[in-house]
Amino acid sequence: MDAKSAVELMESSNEVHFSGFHMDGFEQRKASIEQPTTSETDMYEQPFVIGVAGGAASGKTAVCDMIIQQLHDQRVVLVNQDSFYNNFSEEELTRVQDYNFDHPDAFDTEQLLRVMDKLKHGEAVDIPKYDFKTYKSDVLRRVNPSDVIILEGILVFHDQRVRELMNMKIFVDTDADVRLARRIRRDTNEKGRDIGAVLDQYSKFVKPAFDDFILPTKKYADIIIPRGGDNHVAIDLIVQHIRTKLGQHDLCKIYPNLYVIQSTFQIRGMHTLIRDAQTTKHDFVFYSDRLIRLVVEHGLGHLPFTEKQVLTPTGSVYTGVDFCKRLCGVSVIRSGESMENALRACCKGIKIGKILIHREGDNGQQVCPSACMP
Ligand SMILES: Nc1ncnc2c1ncn2[C@@H]1O[C@H](COP(=O)(O)OP(=O)(O)O)[C@@H](O)[C@H]1O
Ligand SMILES: O=c1ccn([C@@H]2O[C@H](COP(=O)(O)O)[C@@H](O)[C@H]2O)c(=O)[nH]1
Repeated sequence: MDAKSAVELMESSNEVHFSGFHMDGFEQRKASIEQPTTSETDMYEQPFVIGVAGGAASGKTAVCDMIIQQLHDQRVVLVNQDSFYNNFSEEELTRVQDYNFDHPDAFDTEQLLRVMDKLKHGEAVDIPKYDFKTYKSDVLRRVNPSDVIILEGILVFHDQRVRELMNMKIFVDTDADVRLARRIRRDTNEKGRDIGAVLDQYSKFVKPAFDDFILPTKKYADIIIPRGGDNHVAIDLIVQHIRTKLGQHDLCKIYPNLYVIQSTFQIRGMHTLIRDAQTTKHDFVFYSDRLIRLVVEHGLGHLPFTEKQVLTPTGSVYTGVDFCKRLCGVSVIRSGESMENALRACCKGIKIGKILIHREGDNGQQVCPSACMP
């Protein structure tokens, strides 16, 4: 890959990025780097899709909430399988107590697939909100495309096509007695059900469906979380893994000494401003300088250092590090000169050399006709 295609790839990819490398057992994804000829309309960022399955009241929602809380600086959206319960006719509603809500056929999986497909392709979508009291999904909520999509529900691993959408599959594994106790409390307090009906439904439908349909999908999980939301260690590890996946840039796979700065909404906001045709020259320079300063500071962070101890004004010893000495910057003429000021501002007294690189001939060979080093 030559410098031009590397730059084009950088340009076409956004700050938050998804890698084709996955932990064992994760779905392999085709990284955009394998498709350099893809047209601009096809070049969308693929969101990272996490499936969270497990028995009813196992703590799936609690686990999702904790993941979302920890990923507060990313765009994350939660899609519940409940939203895709089949609709009832008025006649069917009169016999709702005989309905098996825990059977795979209770869900409109085709609609779920359509919704997920839209979100994966960067389209906003209206998703029904299921009401456990009326058994209806009349209200819609607008869900915008996001960097991370969490699909949660008792049977989200049941259909192979749904499983194949997922980059990470989590099964929340909580003891049956704990699930039943939580279900009784939740369904009587929040869903307005009476305890007799909850127990009848449990023995007639919920337990058999767990054994027949939900438990067998545990084998598809990449990660099994015992004790649900109480398992902070598992949730921290999951969030760490998601962050690594989101931050990994395709170019890092080709250039092992390339570091890509983890994106934040601040960085994204600045990238948005400098790309906006309406942005004034003054603002463009201001935000470019801020971004350049970040790049320079991060770059300096990768230089070698030596350990150093200093005495603080209160007389205690502080063990820190000493900056690398005798630094020299090299500015590529017509390319890196805009970064010189930031480098001077960060490295007191740094000497900066100049180099001119240009491409010669049809094979794109790069030559260096002029260099002036300090
Ligand atoms: N770790 C926990 N300790 C105590 N109660 C919990 C815990 N996790 C969830 N719950 C409660 O159990 C019920 C079911 O939890 P929820 O996360 O909604 O499970 P699910 O989404 O799997 O049905 C809720 O009322 C919730 O408040
Ligand atoms: O109208 C309904 C719809 C579903 N249920 C029960 O809900 C759980 C699944 O929801 P979780 O949030 O995963 O617990 C399932 O066991 C259904 O039986 C219901 O009771 N009424």
